[in-house]
Amino acid sequence: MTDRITLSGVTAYGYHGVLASEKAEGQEFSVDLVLEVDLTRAAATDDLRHTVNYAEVAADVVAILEAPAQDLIETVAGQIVDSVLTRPLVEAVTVTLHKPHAPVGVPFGDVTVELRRERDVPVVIALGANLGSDPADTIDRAAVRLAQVPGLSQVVLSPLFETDPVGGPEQPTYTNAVALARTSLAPGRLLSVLHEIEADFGRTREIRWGARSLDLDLIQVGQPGQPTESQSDDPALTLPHPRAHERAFVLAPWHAVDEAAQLRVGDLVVPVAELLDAVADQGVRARE
Ligand SMILES: Nc1ncnc2c1ncn2[C@@H]1O[C@H](COP(=O)(O)OP(=O)(O)OP(=O)(O)O)[C@@H](O)[C@H]1O
Ligand SMILES: Nc1nc2c(c(=O)[nH]1)N=C(CO)CN2
Repeated sequence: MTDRITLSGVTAYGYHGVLASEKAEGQEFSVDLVLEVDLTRAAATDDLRHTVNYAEVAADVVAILEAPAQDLIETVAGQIVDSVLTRPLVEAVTVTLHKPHAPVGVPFGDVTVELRRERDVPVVIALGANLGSDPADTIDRAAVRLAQVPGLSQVVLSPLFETDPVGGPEQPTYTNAVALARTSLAPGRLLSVLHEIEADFGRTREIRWGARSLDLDLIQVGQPGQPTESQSDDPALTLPHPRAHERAFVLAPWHAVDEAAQLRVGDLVVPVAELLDAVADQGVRARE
């Protein structure tokens, strides 16, 4: 990602250091941050919700600098990295932590540590197809495409299921699957990539819930209930997917590839196994 937000010289008084005198007396620390964020939508909409609020980031940094003492500035820089990467729009961050008054014992200008880390969160993608000569082959090829996307790694495809159509007009049986992966991409950028792959497989959007050559939905980003979790009520990208919890065609393949999977439903984090029991009447069959 080439777009960046740079925030320099965020300063606070802290007590980090190996020496007892540092922990007793404290000293000044300062932090420079480079956030790698896609700024396209914010620049087009002038809407703060589509970017990262640098004032909030600065406040988080000061809270970490002022928190109980650590021995190493590496540890403190790592805490800042982890805090910044909980923001779903941040795809990577570079943190430089300065300790200009460190007890070095000789004249010196500054001592810094610099850490760069990419976002790395689990993601669940649902695949569906019910048009074309071989929907199962479409799903397999789409999974291969997913594995080639820069910023998506460790792609694992579930077993394939044949499923009765849910909603929409009369239409052929679907083939459905779920892909598990890890990603450094912000959720909006990942959805754009999914739309590009759908288009490459001949997908057009005409009838809601109508037949399609390939459908790729983003079901969940991050681990529900953990700091990595992304939640959004934006109609352009709602997370977790607002209908996943009631769809056997998503839950059955997901459970088949990850028996311990969990999904947020409102305020609760629920085992997918439990949600699947509740939709046992929907027609889903594992393919031979
Ligand atoms: N989590 C999400 N995953 C995929 N699309 C989403 C999500 N949240 C919102 N959307 C939006 O929904 C719109 C319609 O998507 P799509 O055509 O895949 O819907 P559908 O498959 O017909 O129905 P459904 O959304 O019920 O699966 C997209 O333009 C997309 O911006
Ligand atoms: N069985 C099945 N039914 C559906 C599916 C699907 O993938 N499988 N997708 C829909 C809209 O995304 C609507 N209905």
